[in-house]
Amino acid sequence: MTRALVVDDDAGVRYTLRGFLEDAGLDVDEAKDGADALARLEDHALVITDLRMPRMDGMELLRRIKARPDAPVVVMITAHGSERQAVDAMKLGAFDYFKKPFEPDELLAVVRRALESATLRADNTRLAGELNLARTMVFDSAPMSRLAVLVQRVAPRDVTVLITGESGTGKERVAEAIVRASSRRDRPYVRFNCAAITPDLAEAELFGHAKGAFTGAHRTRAGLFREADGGTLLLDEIGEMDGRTQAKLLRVLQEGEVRPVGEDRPVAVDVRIVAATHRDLAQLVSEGKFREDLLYRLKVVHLSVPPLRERPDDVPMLFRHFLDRYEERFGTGPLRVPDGVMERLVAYRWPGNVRELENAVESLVALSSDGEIDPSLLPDAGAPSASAPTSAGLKERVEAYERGLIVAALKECGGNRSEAARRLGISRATLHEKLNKYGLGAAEE
Ligand SMILES: Nc1ncnc2c1ncn2[C@@H]1O[C@H](COP(=O)(O)OP(=O)(O)OP(=O)(O)O)[C@@H](O)[C@H]1O
Repeated sequence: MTRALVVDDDAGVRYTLRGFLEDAGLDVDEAKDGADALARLEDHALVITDLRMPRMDGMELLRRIKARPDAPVVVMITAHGSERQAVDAMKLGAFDYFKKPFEPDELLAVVRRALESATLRADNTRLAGELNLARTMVFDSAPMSRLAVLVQRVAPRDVTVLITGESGTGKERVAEAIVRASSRRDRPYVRFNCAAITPDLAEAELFGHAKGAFTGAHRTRAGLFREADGGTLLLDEIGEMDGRTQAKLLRVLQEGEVRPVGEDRPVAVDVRIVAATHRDLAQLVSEGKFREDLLYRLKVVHLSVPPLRERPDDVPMLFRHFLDRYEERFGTGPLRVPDGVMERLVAYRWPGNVRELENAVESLVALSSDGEIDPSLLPDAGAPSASAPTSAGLKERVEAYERGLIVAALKECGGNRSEAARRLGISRATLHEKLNKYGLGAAEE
């Protein structure tokens, strides 16, 4: 039921208003001044407040309410002669006002309009939430669309998810998209980076500890598992987790309970685990650094985020997304992007993935001049592809090598494709295909 809060120091006025509002189908609470109202304010959709009250008056109450992110609709009550103040209140964001003594019709008309506005606002908030989900992951490519479908499918099912991918590909974003599309979206979302602290501290941080359990444990700590109870825990860089913590984590996953350090009794928790890593966990298992049983528990569903070079179709959209963000942040206004820039960005191999693209856009905007970004500051599209990072897989490195040979052959032949194809021992059609594949299609004949 829609809740309203009536704020007036006069109990008689509160009584009368309550009657009207309850007849209109509202659930009504009362407060006797501004301070009392702030203390009682919960999920009320509507606040009706008097202007003059002891301790905190209606104007101050309005100011404080409007400073909240999910502020309810506020309607002011004015006494004869205080219309001026009522108008000031509307400038501060009050929805409307009505006069004392009440005209029942006027009062109900104002309340009805106020509630319509509150409902509209709630709808907008929900819509914004859905839009947010779409905005969590910006993408345009086929591989990311496939991944997004999997994210939508797995999110509402309460299973453990393992997200892998090179550094900077957006694994945390994927984790966030899962949380937002899950029924746990309004519950705690706790993130923990396993690489950030020492094994001993990690154990206490995750599972909690009793007071005096070890030197420095001055008070009992609940631990992140209990903080995330009912919600989701992201274990980032899980490949860096030490053996003892792995064993404890496995027990939580199997038994649904944590054993705080220095406490005998386990505590039941209801936490969905999402784990992320840029490491190859199977490889770590074979090196004896990661428990195989834990790996299988974690990867009930395995989502792999492709590196940006394997989804160049995402580059223009991500570029626009970051450009908007940094134009706004640096107050530059819309910047012109000179011809050829996008092609170079798409052709570049982005060894640091989306994070590198984001940083590149940030510096392009920060260093823009005359309303334009400076193409001489772009990352060099030619160089990195000739030597892919050594962390890249065999396929990428072979491709990088191939691309380098083609560029060199074309250069030696002065750009003559037939001659270059002959030297490389491939047909002209194959060369043409490869030029397109490596974004060299525009090279001169
Ligand atoms: N699809 C995307 N849409 C919008 N922003 C993205 C997207 N993917 C990544 N980003 C941004 O790129 C940066 C790196 O992403 P994120 O931290 O999720 O990567 P990661 O794979 O978790 O990296 P690491 O392994 O280094 O922790 C962040 O600033 C993130 O907001």
